[in-house]
Amino acid sequence: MAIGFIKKIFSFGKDAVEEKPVPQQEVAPETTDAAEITPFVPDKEEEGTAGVATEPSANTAADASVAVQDESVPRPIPPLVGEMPPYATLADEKAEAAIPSSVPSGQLPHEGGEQRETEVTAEDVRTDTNESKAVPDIVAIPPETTTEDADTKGENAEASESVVANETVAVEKESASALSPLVGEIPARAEGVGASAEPAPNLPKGFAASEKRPKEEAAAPQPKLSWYQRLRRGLARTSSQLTGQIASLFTKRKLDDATLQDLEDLLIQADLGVETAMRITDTLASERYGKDVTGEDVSRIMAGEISKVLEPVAKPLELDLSHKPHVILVVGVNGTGKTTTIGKLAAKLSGAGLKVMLAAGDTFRAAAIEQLKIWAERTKSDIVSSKLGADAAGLAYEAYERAREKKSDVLIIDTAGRLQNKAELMAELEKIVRVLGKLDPDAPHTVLQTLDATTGQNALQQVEIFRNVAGVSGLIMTKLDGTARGGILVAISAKHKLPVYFIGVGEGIDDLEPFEAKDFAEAIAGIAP
Ligand SMILES: Nc1nc2c(ncn2[C@@H]2O[C@H](COP(=O)(O)OP(=O)(O)OP(=O)(O)O)[C@@H](O)[C@H]2O)c(=O)[nH]1
Repeated sequence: MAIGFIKKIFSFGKDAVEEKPVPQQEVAPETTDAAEITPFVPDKEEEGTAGVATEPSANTAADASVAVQDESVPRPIPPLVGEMPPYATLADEKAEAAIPSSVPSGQLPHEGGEQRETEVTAEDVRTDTNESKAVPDIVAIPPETTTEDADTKGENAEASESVVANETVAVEKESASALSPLVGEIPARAEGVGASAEPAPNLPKGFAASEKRPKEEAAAPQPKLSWYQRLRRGLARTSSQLTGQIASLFTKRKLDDATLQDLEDLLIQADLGVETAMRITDTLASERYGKDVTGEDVSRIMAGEISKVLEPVAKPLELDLSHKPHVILVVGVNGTGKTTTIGKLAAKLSGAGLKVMLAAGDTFRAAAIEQLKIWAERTKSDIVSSKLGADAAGLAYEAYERAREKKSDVLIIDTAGRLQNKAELMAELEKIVRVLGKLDPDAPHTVLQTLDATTGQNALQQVEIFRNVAGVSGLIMTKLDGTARGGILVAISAKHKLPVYFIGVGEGIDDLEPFEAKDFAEAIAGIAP
């Protein structure tokens, strides 16, 4: 099933996939002085690891502590990526799964009374939920909260970590039940913790179970939108602005030269580009000149013409897995969504069973390195990172070597954001590409440029320059949600004709989907599904 899924989102390389001989390293670039590899460590909880920080020092991958991926053991294939919940939910589920099914109520900190050494449990810190279950005589709360949980819990992080550091806690039944202040209403456990479906416990004399068990309310899940629905919602601003203007243009008017000119102007203002605007007006004129025209007529023709422009560029991202690793370099202007997109891609690949390594090549920003480490943790990917300010080309080189040693399927290299007109920074990007080519003349095998849809026309120039400097081979457009400028993707496709692999319509882990020309064209044109 996993292979079928991968084939759906990625095309596995060219027809004849040959193992290329790896050229000997001729010139080693300046290496980063402290590159470190952080392998994904499965089942960390079982090993008693207290968090993400499996950060072996700058050892080589040959180091036993680093070589955590036993090649002889096939990686488990997780569920289909398309069904993955947003990462916040993933983390929540993990945290919940780590909570033993019978946690004593104990005395909560806000309940008043004397503070006891063992009172604050992970459950207390996270959910502040009172428990009303029958309390076993002695309950051990293993320190299973990880720092990943802490990371995703924001402000609760410190408190959670302090719980992790605690010794196993024992709570005596008498103290716990005697201190419980619950009167009248016995709340069910939070959904997902596992006890809400259980019958009400036998309550001591003087207590009554409330009829108002909030289970139903908590259990009512938000309906999950399909990708198509999310695409439409994301492009709603682009399409409603465009179709609204078109509808008012064609109210009770026959199609003449003046309306055609107005329509052309309107389409150009909507960032679709002159070429596509003219294609649309030409087709409309040939069909309806001198006749009544409705907004629906224009939308239908617009969707058809946009589709024709986009179809040739809507291509899957080809991975040649014979490379081991297939190297993907991700480039783009600051804040266009490189790191986030890398996380989303890693989730898809790793979710489909591929072994992924990330390289934190944005050595300018400490936050970018940390951000990528979090994504690596969430997506069960290995990561190679270095000190702030380290040479990015050196890091890329080293990451490539590590990925080879570890037999990673895919290496995704993040880079610092840079404006296309900063010559010095663009030269650094050129150097990264050159250095990777020393290990394999074909590397990087894919150069992905992320484009922020909200930047409009400037994206055209960004592609032009990054393409010349870094050899961009394909695009991902991000932030199509909430912008009225989604039309720019059409202009870019018409001009540059570069493959568009995916589009991003949100910050969540599953807000990235393969680019489908017809769906996109219809969503922009406001055609009802
Ligand atoms: N709404 C929305 N936000 C996105 C999308 N993709 C990324 N973002 C957000 O855009 C912001 C910048 O994303 P990053 O991934 O840090 O961008 P970057 O290109 O790595 O940034 P630099 O390292 O500064 O160059 C973050 O807040 C992301 O959550 C998207 O598809 N939709």
